[in-house]
Order: sequence, then C-alpha cells, then structure tokens
Amino acid sequence: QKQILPNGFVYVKTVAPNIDVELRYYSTHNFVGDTIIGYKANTLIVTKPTAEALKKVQDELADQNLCLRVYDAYRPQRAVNHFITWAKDLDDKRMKDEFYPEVEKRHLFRDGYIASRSGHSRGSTVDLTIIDANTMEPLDMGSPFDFFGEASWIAHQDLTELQKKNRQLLQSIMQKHGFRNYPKEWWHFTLRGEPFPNTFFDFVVQ
Ligand SMILES: C[C@@H](N)C(=O)N[C@H](C)C(=O)O
Ligand SMILES: [Zn+2]
Repeated sequence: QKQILPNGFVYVKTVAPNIDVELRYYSTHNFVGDTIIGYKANTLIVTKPTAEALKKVQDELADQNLCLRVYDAYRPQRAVNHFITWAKDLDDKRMKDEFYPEVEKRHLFRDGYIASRSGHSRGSTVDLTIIDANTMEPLDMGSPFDFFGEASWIAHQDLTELQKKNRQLLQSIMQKHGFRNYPKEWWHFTLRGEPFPNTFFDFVVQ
C-alpha cells in the first residue's frame, strides 16, 4: 500500500523508472542480517530534486549501456534507531565476516561507517553503484556495498586500474549532477543544497 509522502518527497519510480532498486535494509542481506525496522517495501523514496538529479545520472549512464543500482535512499529515523540498538549487542556478529571483518563492531559508529543522525533520513542521500545494463552485474568497485573498512575509502589506493576507473566514473558522474561524496564510503552521496538540511524524517518506506 503506497502512502501519501510528505511534501517535497517522491517515489523515484515516477521520475526515473529505469533505475534498479535493491533496498538492502528491506532484505536480510545487510550488516545486521535482518530486515530493518521501517522498511516495508523495496521502494525508493527521495526528495524531488534528488530524484531529478538521479534521473540525469541514469540518462547519462544509459547512453553507455550502464545503469544505476540504488541500495538505500530515504531512511526513516526508526531504522537508524534499529542500527543503534543492534550496535549495542556486541555478541551479535553474524554478518561481521562479510561487512566489517577489520573493524570492531563497537567502533562502527565512532569511525563514521554508520551515523546515529543520518543524512539518509533527510531524504537527499543515496547509497548506490553502477551496473551493466545487459548483465545487471555491478561494476567492480574494489569493495562491496556496505563493506566497512579502508578498502571502501575514496582515497584507497590498493585497487586495480579497472577498479580505479569504475570508482572514478561513479564519483565524477555523481559530482557532475550535484552530489558530494563521503570519503569513507564510495557508494554514499548527498545532494548539494538539499531541501531539508535540518529535518530527520521518520515515515516508513512502503
Ligand atoms: C550504513 C551506511 N550505508 C551509511 O549510509 N553510512 C552513513 C555514514 C550513514 O549512516 O549515514
Ligand atoms: Zn549511505
């Protein structure tokens, strides 16, 4: 059941229907290992200018037979609260090997890999990568989405030439269309001049 969104928010499907959506926090394939509270559908919601900027990125990638895959966008505060509760249970390390093998669980917030007040809740931040439009396989970025560690830092140098080229493509096309990156996560971008810079929303994703 779709809801009426707060003013200024849109379903990305209505603006850029070809963007591939794989909301990891709606699935169990994420660093918690469970569906996250507040995600009730694989539905992408962002602010209107963010959707319009994403459409421009998508259109430019489509010309190269490439496509955006979005892993997370608007994130309700209750989902962030779920992350905070999960982080307090230091015995639950189910997903450590895949998502944070080199970082202590108790340091994930301190080290900036997860935020207790996240830009995602303001509706203009996205986690995404580029996929091949034919095979639907993600380009090799040198580390997977939500791999918390130095291999995901933008400045990380221990990468193949192809991985560097793929990261550069993602960084440059996102910057070109108005997004700024986050130095510790190659997949995380926030729209410059976002419309709700001080509001952390809490409606569910459905
Ligand atoms: C958890 C990860 N996908 C992410 O978005 N991290 C940043 C720091 C955030 O939580 O805002
Ligand atoms: Zn993010």
